[in-house]
Amino acid sequence: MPEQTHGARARASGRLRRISDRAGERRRAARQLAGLLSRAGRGAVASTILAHLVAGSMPIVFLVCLGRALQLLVSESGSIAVWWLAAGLSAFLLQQLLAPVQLLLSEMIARQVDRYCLRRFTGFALTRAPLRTLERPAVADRLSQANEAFEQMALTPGAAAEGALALIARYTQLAGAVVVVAVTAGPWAALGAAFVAVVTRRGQSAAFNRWGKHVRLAAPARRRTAYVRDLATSTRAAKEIRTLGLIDWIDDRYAAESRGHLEPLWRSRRAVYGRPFVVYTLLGLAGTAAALLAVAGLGAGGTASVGPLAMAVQGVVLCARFGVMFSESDTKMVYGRNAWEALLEFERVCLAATAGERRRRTTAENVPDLAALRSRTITFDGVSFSYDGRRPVLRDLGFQLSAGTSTALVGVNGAGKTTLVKVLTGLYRPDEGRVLVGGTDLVDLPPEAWRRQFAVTFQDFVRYELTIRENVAMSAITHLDDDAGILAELSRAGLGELVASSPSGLDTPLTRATADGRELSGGQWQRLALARSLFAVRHGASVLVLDEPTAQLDARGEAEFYDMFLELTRGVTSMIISHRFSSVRRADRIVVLDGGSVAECGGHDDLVAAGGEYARLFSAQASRFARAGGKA
Ligand SMILES: Nc1ncnc2c1ncn2[C@@H]1O[C@H](COP(=O)(O)OP(=O)(O)OP(=O)(O)O)[C@@H](O)[C@H]1O
Repeated sequence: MPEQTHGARARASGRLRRISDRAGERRRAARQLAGLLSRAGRGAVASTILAHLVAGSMPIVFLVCLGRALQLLVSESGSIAVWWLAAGLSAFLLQQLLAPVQLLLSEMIARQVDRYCLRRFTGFALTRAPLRTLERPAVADRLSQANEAFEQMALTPGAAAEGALALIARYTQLAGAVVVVAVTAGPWAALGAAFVAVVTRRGQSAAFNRWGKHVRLAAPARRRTAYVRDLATSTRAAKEIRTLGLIDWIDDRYAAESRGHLEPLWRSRRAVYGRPFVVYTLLGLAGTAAALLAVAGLGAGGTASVGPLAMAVQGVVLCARFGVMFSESDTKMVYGRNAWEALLEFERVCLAATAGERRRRTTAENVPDLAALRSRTITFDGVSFSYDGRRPVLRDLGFQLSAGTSTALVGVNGAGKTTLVKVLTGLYRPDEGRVLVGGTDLVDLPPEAWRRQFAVTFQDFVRYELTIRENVAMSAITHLDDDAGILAELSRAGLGELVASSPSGLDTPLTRATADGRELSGGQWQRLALARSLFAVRHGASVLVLDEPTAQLDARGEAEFYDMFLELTRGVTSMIISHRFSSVRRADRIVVLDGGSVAECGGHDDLVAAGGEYARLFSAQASRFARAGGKA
């Protein structure tokens, strides 16, 4: 017996906790929506509230006027009844006329709120979220979910905010209907009608809110499904998928991924909607029946005449119809808030990930003179780094990049060359050790200003579907109109003919998606990326980094590039990464990276004479080329 009492108490306290959690959740949602609405401007919000209030009252005015007209018709005052009818119809007309105004105002609210959210989102992703954080699966999910919302521009936080305001029209209508029932059929009937409306409405919206949470939790599975769908439908992978004979495999994979994503959702939908739907429908039916019976009782008792009775019945029906989904609010509020939550969660995870990092100590007064740093040596001082906190990619790395000299970085696949560049450019911070510029730790330099010192072409450079002009000048975007500079660097990179042969010259978009666009070959894209880096140097970058700059060039292109190497790197600190040993020999210094550490370092002749790893790899590659040349 005491055990049973204990069990009942535990169940009751569990239920209370759930109720209080839900109440807390509702308060949080209301605060969030109010916060979002504050971004839309007072004028816009006030006009929208007014429009919804008026639109929400019109069905009640219509109902009252019609009831009065009916009453007057029965009592044979036909001429006055016509005026009431006309007033009712005017209310109906006004409601219709207000609909586009409500839509327009709502759209304006959504646009203002979304503009704020989008700016906050992109601003955060671009400037506050370190690359390392962006690559974490948990962050990537939040990022993709927030991205998803802004991509469709449909169920965004802005839509949630305007959807919340649209509820005003519904609640105005409900309040009016309850008053009408109270006046015409008495307080008990009104109470019954209000009970029906509130209970069924709560049932609907609570179930839908819970459903929204399930949708949010399914984000990782949705991301995987979207990725496979993108592979199957975009032109990006079309070539490979067809040549690899992967059509059936991708098809099956997509089916499996979407099943894995949708089936749990379907199950949760049954759980979320099943029982509540039955319970609330029964409650609604019972309440409506009781209210209608009360009204019918008045009619039968002869205490009410036709007009008020008609109004009472319509009032009760209006209340009963409150238990449906509000298309103008519910979906927008639930999914739009999901997008807002994803954005907030994304910011939270990013901030948590960077919380422990050493903060830059620079203040407005002690910002170092970056122009002076151009002539300083860059030193890697015992730098270690790992992506996952377990497997080090760079280990106790120590070497120097002397100002104005060229350094070649060589090493086998996965030795850590690209990672080193990311650490050098400040995209990642070392776990241990320091990168010093002159005597200043990179951590103490303003990251944006430091990055502006760099002209980097990554191995996996991006092919921007923008104009030729933008593709080149984006490395020094304030010089977008420097046509002479763009043309000069295109020519140095071996693309002298490109502009003349393009339909809109420098303004030709590099995409097949537009009529005046054109596509480039792999080698031409690589030359374009090189031109971009050279343009940055032209406009002040002092460190040139080229990661496998000739990987996609033909033999002549590669030879031309290395003939130009000395000229390209003159006056700047440069670092070139390449697997082609014959080419890197022109660099002032060669650093051989092995397992994330410096294995050897020196000039080509010294390293060959030393007979170490470099000499072995160089002679292996040289003899292979010699054999190939002999055969030819
Ligand atoms: N973003 C990343 N997240 C996790 N691990 C990574 C990431 N990028 C690289 N790695 C890992 O770090 C190691 C070094 O990669 P890195 O790209 O620096 O090598 P690399 O010397 O440039 O190789 P390659 O010659 O093939 O370009 C590899 O084992 C790779 O798997």
